[in-house]
Amino acid sequence: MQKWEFIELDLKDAYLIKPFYADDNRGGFIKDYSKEVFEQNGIYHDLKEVFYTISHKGVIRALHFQNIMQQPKLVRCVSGKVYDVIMDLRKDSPTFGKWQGFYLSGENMNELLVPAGFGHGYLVIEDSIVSYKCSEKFYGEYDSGIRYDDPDLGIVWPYDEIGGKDKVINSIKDDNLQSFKEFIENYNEFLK
Ligand SMILES: Cc1cn([C@H]2C[C@H](O)[C@@H](COP(=O)(O)OP(=O)(O)O[C@H]3O[C@@H](C)C(=O)[C@@H](O)[C@H]3O)O2)c(=O)[nH]c1=O
Repeated sequence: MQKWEFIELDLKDAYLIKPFYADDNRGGFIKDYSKEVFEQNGIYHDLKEVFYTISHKGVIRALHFQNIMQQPKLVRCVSGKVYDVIMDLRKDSPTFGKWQGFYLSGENMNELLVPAGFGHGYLVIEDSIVSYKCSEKFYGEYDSGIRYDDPDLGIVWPYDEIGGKDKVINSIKDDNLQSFKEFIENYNEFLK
């Protein structure tokens, strides 16, 4: 059995959460969200939307956020394995511009609480299903991001685990995302 565990991360307001897990002769039981347990641990995360993404090995979905009405999200890899990156993009935060990466997998069951104002994305190491439990809804018109491989972000993606950077599978939308420099220049439009 695994009990709930809430680990505060170096990036302010972000958490790595180990969900409740029990197994028996039939298999396993995972509870990865409980309003009550979260609140007992000082996390207020009401749900507005839950969605899932299904990805092949090598897919990268990054680095995403909403310009306004940002979505706090609880992210878990339900099956497979991803390398998940969060970056604090809140100008007034002591950890602004810093990133952290975590392996999330069906096996380790870890989930990340990604606060509002963070960029989020992941590289798929094994064919994966990732779940999102969001406390704000998706607004397509505010959908935005920064190019995952912008050297100014300094994110070290484990390309070797997918056979090299040339194996990355990316969307056209993500190919055309702004740079970190452009994001900073447009900062006044962000975090309204
Ligand atoms: C994210 C999202 C997408 N969509 C639509 C838009 C589009 O037609 C289709 C696929 O959307 P995208 O290409 O934006 O999906 P994707 O690139 O997987 O976007 C996601 O990436 C990760 C890293 C996140 O953190 C998420 O918040 C979200 O930004 O689904 C919704 O209807 N609701 C949603 O909540």
